[in-house]
Amino acid sequence: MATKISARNLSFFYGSHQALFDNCLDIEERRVTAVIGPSGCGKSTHLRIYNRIFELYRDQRASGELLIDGVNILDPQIDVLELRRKVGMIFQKPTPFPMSVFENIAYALKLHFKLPRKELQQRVEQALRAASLWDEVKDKLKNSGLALSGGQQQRLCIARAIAVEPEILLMDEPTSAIDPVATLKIEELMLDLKEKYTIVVVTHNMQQAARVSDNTAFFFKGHIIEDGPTARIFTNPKQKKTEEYITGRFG
Ligand SMILES: Nc1ncnc2c1ncn2[C@@H]1O[C@H](COP(=O)(O)OP(=O)(O)OP(=O)(O)O)[C@@H](O)[C@H]1O
Repeated sequence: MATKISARNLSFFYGSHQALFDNCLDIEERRVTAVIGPSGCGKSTHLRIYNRIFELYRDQRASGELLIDGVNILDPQIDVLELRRKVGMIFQKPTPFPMSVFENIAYALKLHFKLPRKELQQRVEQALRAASLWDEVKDKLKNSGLALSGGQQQRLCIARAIAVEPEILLMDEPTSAIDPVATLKIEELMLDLKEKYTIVVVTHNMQQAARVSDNTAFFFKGHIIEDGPTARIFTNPKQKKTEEYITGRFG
């Protein structure tokens, strides 16, 4: 399986506070990789480097390399708008824009492409279908995205991310704010989406990591302690710390 993303000696600083230390990690293409570890160990920080979203904040800085398809995206020459099209992100709390269901997706499309109206409509429908949301919203396209249920809002955000044809989807605890039934729908969706996209998901939920991911990386205090196939990490971890975490002895 091809490597899509490679972190090479990746470190991260909030001002003078170092949150990540020389992370090295290879992420396989069209697979789901789970990022696990106790609170504050740097999971979200790690993910936020992949689309350079951290640059929106002063005093935050990454060093080392983050290769996507072999290109270091931390290079200042990189087109950040194009990077963020290629690397979509879904957050813990659903973040629909305060506009209609249709416009939530059309807005993202218009940001990146100039499309005739008819094609815009087709692409909105395609994205909603791919996010398993079309049947639930096809009669409410003009209603506010904020009027949907939490799980539907999260799928709307997934539809918005995939509408612009990304290659990578980052999901930072995407189901922690929604109920178990909606969570299952998103997990099923992730298994569908990995046919086309490379998915990296931060989760606190060990069952979820076991259900949806092919590979797992275990973070602890800003270091990657261990990574590899999820089945092995969960049944036969090499590091004592990993075993202690997945068996619930801390975290
Ligand atoms: N904006 C910030 N300013 C300063 N320090 C921060 C900031 N955000 C995070 N940190 C620190 O960086 C470290 C890693 O935080 P991060 O949010 O990446 O951890 P996490 O593993 O995702 O945690 P959680 O599971 O609780 O979401 C922590 O020590 C945290 O306090």
